[in-house]
Amino acid sequence: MQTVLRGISANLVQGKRNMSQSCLAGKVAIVTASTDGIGLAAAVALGRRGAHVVVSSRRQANVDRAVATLQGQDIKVTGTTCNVGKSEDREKLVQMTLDQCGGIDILVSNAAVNPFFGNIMDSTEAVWDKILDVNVKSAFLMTKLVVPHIEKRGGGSVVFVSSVAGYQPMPALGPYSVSKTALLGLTRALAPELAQSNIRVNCVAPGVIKTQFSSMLWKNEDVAEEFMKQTCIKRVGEPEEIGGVIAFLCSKDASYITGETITVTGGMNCRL
Ligand SMILES: NC(=O)c1ccc[n+]([C@@H]2O[C@H](COP(=O)([O-])OP(=O)(O)OC[C@H]3O[C@@H](n4cnc5c(N)ncnc54)[C@H](O)[C@@H]3O)[C@@H](O)[C@H]2O)c1
Repeated sequence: MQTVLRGISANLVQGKRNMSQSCLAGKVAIVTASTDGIGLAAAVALGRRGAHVVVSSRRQANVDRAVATLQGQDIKVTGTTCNVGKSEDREKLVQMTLDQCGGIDILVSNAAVNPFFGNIMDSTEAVWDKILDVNVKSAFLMTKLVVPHIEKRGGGSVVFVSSVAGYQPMPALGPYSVSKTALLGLTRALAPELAQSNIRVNCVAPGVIKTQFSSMLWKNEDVAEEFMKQTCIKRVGEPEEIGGVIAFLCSKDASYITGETITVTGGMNCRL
């Protein structure tokens, strides 16, 4: 009797596992800047849950490497180059996704730049143009491009990648921090309008995560120690710890969540 019960419970656990693994089966997800770091981790997390992921970044060699990595994990993947700051590249990415995958259900807008470190009063118009173009405007313009196609599928999900710096500007990262605050606002501005089309709009705000982008924050021991003082969990985060949250926000488990930003910071104090 005990063996039978153990068998039934094992089947239930396995069934549940299969269900959660394939909760995005049949969905198509575009993730921008997804050949490294958090974007790649999000692509893996979405792909492992069954989505066909479309990866992109500015360099073909990086796209090829990411496609091979995902294929090696049995994830359905298509790749192309895309500089999100260029309208022709954004359009090419969307058209290629439609041609090769037949539709779009999910957009993860992850691309960002930070060309400036220093006192905010020393930042130039060119710095602001670049940061706002890539980090904010392109996030909105990608959303605007994909929404009609997500609507055709009956609804879906958009996730922006902001930052803890969007809550509390980081020293020497003024313009970048302001761009990340703008994404918190963009999330809230879009959510009510797109809810009518059954599209949920959410955001994640990572703390310090071990990627190339943030290497100056965690490679220098003194700087890293300073950050660790602000976290409950005394370590730097891993890209996978953001990828999983993004996949959750795109899944049915988050079907009643929209207009929200989830902070994933190891317990930093995030208040606006
Ligand atoms: N790593 C962290 O600690 C951290 C913390 C908070 C927020 N973030 C955010 O996470 C996101 C991903 O960063 P990451 O840490 O994984 O670093 P990353 O360097 O791996 O990712 C940033 C990517 O954006 C790409 N990119 C820049 N400009 C682009 C453009 N015009 N078009 C297309 N791609 C472009 C870069 O090539 C790079 O691949 C960014 O939005 C970043 O602001 C990161």
